Amino acid sequence: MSLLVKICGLSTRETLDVALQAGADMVGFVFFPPSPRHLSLETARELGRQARGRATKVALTVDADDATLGNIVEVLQPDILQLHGKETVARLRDIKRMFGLPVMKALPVETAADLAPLPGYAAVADRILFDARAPKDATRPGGLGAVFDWHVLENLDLKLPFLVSGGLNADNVAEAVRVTRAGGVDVSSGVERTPGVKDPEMICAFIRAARATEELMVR
Ligand SMILES: O=C(O)c1ccccc1NCC(=O)[C@H](O)[C@H](O)COP(=O)(O)O
Repeated sequence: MSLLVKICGLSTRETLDVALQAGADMVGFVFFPPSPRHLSLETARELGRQARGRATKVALTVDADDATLGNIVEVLQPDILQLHGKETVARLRDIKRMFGLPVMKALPVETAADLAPLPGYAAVADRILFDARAPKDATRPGGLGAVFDWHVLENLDLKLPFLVSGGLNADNVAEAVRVTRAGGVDVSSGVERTPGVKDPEMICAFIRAARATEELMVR
């Protein structure tokens, strides 16, 4: 079975090209000003054109308003919207209706109790992304290189496709897939030299390691 591999927080033509050439299925673009990976609309337009038809373009936002989402959709022309804030189920429904795009809801996970909102989101979202819950004083809700206890997802019975993220890297991605049986993986910090600076070698190593897990995924 094939595993969806998402490289998130791409911000230069060069590293986007490396991710595309190495076979990333999804490429993520961050629109959140406090993030070191935040993209201007101008850069988003350029990278959006570069990725078009080569991978699924993911626009990541955090509690963005309609106007902000509209601008992002116009310039990037994403294939899917990743909602990484405290968006409610009703807000997801509105966004889907307004933009006619699928949505991937990020759910912060620390303990099994964090899965309580899952049925509500699963009824509306097209995909779920399980990410490590950020500490209260964090400046952003994701992209922190923090791992959560994957065993929380061990017995999950979710009909919707889901990805796992949070502190993944080339060395631990196989174990994350083995434990969670996720259909996809998402990485940002684990393929960076410093926050926001992607490393071509690390991107290739991550995608290779993720692909090597595919034979583990016999369901
Ligand atoms: O990457 C960011 O800077 C970011 C900012 C605000 C919200 C979410 C953000 N990233 C979310 C992602 O999709 C990351 O890939 C995911 O959190 C995993 O990140 P990492 O632990 O750094 O691999």
